[in-house]
Amino acid sequence: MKIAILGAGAMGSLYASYLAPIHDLTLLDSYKPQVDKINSDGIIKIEKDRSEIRFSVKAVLSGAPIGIQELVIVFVKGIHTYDAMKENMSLLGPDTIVMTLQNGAGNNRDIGQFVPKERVIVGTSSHNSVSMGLGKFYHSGCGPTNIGPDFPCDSSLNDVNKVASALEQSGLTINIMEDIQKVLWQKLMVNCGINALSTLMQCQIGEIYYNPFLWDLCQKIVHECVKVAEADGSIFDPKVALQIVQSVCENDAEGYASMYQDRQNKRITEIDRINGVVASLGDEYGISTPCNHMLVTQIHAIEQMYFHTER
Ligand SMILES: NC(=O)C1=CN([C@@H]2O[C@H](COP(=O)(O)OP(=O)(O)OC[C@H]3O[C@@H](n4cnc5c(N)ncnc54)[C@H](OP(=O)(O)O)[C@@H]3O)[C@@H](O)[C@H]2O)C=CC1
Ligand SMILES: CC(C)(CO)C(=O)C(=O)O
Repeated sequence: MKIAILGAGAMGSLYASYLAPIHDLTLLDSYKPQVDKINSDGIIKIEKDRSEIRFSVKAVLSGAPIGIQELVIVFVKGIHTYDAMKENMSLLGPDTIVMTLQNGAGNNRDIGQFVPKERVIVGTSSHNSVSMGLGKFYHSGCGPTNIGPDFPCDSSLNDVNKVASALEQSGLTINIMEDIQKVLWQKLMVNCGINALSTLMQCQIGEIYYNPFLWDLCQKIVHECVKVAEADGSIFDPKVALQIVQSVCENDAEGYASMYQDRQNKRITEIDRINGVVASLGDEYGISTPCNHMLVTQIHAIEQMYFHTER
C-alpha cells in the first residue's frame, strides 16, 4: 500500500518502523534536520530490552509533492493537524483514506476540512514512544491499535477493513471497534489522568500509579471525566475506567507521556485538546471539573515559562 505518515516524531517513526519493511512508505516532517537524518541513517528503534534495530525509511519535508497516497496517517500534535493537512493536500486523491491515531479531541474535525468524512478513520494507539533525538526513539510501551470509521457507512467500513489488513501485515495488532467513539472517550480519560500530571511532576508514566498521592489525584481527574462523558452520552463504570488507566501506567511504566516530552522540548502542548476539552464540556453540561481546569491552567503556566529567562 502507498502510505504517507505526517509527522516523523516519536509515534510517526514507531509506526514507520512497522510499515516501511512491507509497504511503500514515506515520512513527512516539517523539521529538515530530522528528515535529513532519517534519509542518511534510517530510524533507530530501541526496545524495552535495550536492543536497537535500524530501519531504512524515505523521508521528505512536509509539503513535498510525492504523489497521491492510498493512506495518510496523521501523527503530528493536534495543534498542527490543520496545517499539516493543508500543506499536504497534494497527497489526497478521490480514494485516499486519512487516519488519525492522535490523542485529544478535534483532529477528525480538522482533517474533515480536507477529506470527506466517509474517508476518515479515527482510532487510538496503545503504544508509547519516546523521542531520543533525531531519528531515534525508545519503544517503551506496546499494545493494540483500535480503529473505526469516523462516519459509519458501507464504504467507510470497507476502508477500515482494508487499512486493518495492511497494518496487520506489518505486525501491528489491530482491533476494529464497533463503538469507536466510546474508545476515543476512554483514551481521552487515560490522557487526562496521565499526561498533564506526569508533565507537572516531570516523572515516568508508572509513577502516576505507584505514588499514592499522584494516584489519588489521578482518580479525582478521571472521576470528573467519567461524569462529563456520561453527560455527553458515553457511560463508563468509574472502576473500569480507572483500571484501564492503571494498566496503561503499568504497561508504559518506564515511558514518558508525549506531553512531558513537549515540556522537555519547550513545545506547546495538547492540553487544550485533552483536559481542556473535558473542562469546557463540563462547563457546558454544568458539571464541576476543578481538577481538569487546574491542570489546564498549570500546563499553560509552564508553557509561558518556556519563553522567560530572567526578569
Ligand atoms: N508519544 C506517545 O507515546 C504517544 C503519542 N500519541 C499522540 O500521537 C501524536 C504524535 O505524538 P508524538 O509522535 O509523541 O509527537 P512528536 O512531537 O514526537 O512528533 C510530531 C512530529 O510532527 C512534526 N510536525 C509538526 N508540524 C508538522 C507539519 N505541519 N507537517 C509535518 N510534520 C509536522 C513535528 O516537528 P517539530 O518537532 O519540528 O514540531 C514532530 O517531528 C500526538 O497527538 C500524541 O498525543 C498517542 C499515543 C502515544
Ligand atoms: C497513554 C500515554 C501516556 C502513553 O503513551 C499517551 O498516550 C501519551 O504519551 O500521550
